[in-house]
Amino acid sequence: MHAFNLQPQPLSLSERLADFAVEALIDEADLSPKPALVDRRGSGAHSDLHLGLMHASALSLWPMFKEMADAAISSREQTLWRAGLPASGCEATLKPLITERQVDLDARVYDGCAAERGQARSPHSVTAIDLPLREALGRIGREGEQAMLKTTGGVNTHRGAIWALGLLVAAAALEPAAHCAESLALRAARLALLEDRHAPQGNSHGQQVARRYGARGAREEAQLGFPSVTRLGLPQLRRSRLAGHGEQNARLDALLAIMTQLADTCVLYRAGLPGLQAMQQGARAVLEAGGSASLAGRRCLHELDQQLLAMNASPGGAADLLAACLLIDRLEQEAL
Ligand SMILES: CC(C)(COP(=O)(O)OP(=O)(O)OC[C@H]1O[C@@H](n2cnc3c(N)ncnc32)[C@H](O)[C@@H]1O)[C@@H](O)C(=O)NCCC(=O)NCCS
Ligand SMILES: Nc1ncnc2c1ncn2[C@@H]1O[C@H](COP(=O)(O)OP(=O)(O)OP(=O)(O)O)[C@@H](O)[C@H]1O
Repeated sequence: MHAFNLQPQPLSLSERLADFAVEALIDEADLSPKPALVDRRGSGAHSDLHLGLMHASALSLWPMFKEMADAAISSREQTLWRAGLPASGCEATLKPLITERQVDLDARVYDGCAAERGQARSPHSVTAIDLPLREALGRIGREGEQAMLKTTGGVNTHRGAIWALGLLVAAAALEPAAHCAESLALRAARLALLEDRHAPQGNSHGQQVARRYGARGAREEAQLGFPSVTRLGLPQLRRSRLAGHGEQNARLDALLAIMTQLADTCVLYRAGLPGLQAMQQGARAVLEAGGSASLAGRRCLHELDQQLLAMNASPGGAADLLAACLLIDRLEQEAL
């Protein structure tokens, strides 16, 4: 026996999920040129952010993502144990879920992903999505926010991303074999639909925007199963890849596709409805001109960048959802 074991230890599921989440955040930050966002060129519309800070913040969140995945894994194991099932199986039948909205989400999961399993599934399978898990994720997310703020000296670099990617990491850990985009996003939605009783009642920018414009932002996007990602970002990412546009252009196109329809509360808070309209119309113009890979599309992208900078309208919510898109894309490709 040697004193040192030089064999690399295989990473656990939760470690791999934390790696994927941090990589998605770093890839999003590095992607350039993004309109009015922090990227390799500079700080966009943000006076208090820069690329190094985004990287440091992303890395500081690794333990948080791992802890969220661990919480989901142990919730699943406990549920299986209570149901008298071996931890390797997840096809057992449990009680129906609580709300009609959740049952509706369930139906969409099983319609969308039946092919993934090659067999029909009971709509009430074990997924261990319950209030204790939701509240554990809320606590871990709030602690992660504190770690982020400590790293950045109090600047909000990744608040929205903690929420979106945290839910997705937990959703992936709950059923590692079911990693098609729809099923992942809808498991995350079921978590987001549960009300965390310990969430502090704040007066965030998102809440102010909700009162003023009725846009429910990050919370609603998650509760609906990340439609901006599954219906806009991911399909565009695939279309642009298939068209041979190159990976960076495909990612920019995915961001733009998300921007065409998102009610981004960062933009609404900073630049109101004119800012949101400029973001959505400008993003549409780039895609209609041929996307980021074309010369005409690049010109429109430059115009959009200038216009959003002039309005101080940074699409931070769309950036978070691009990171979510990259994470889901990665999870779909990996055997967990
Ligand atoms: C739900 C969250 C995002 C708070 O949302 P709220 O709109 O009140 O806050 P705030 O304006 O500070 O931040 C929202 C962030 O979401 C992003 N965002 C903005 N618009 C959108 C949108 N339409 N869709 C998705 N994300 C968006 C932006 O990055 C923005 O900065 C979240 O921070 C939260 O509640 N955290 C509590 C801890 C918790 O439960 N964590 C669970 C971890 S899984
Ligand atoms: N590349 C990026 N550049 C800028 N913001 C990003 C980027 N990627 C993600 N974001 C998201 O944007 C949000 C930061 O946006 P913003 O600074 O407008 O939020 P805020 O703290 O609510 O507002 P303000 O800075 O106006 O006080 C973060 O929650 C973060 O998740």
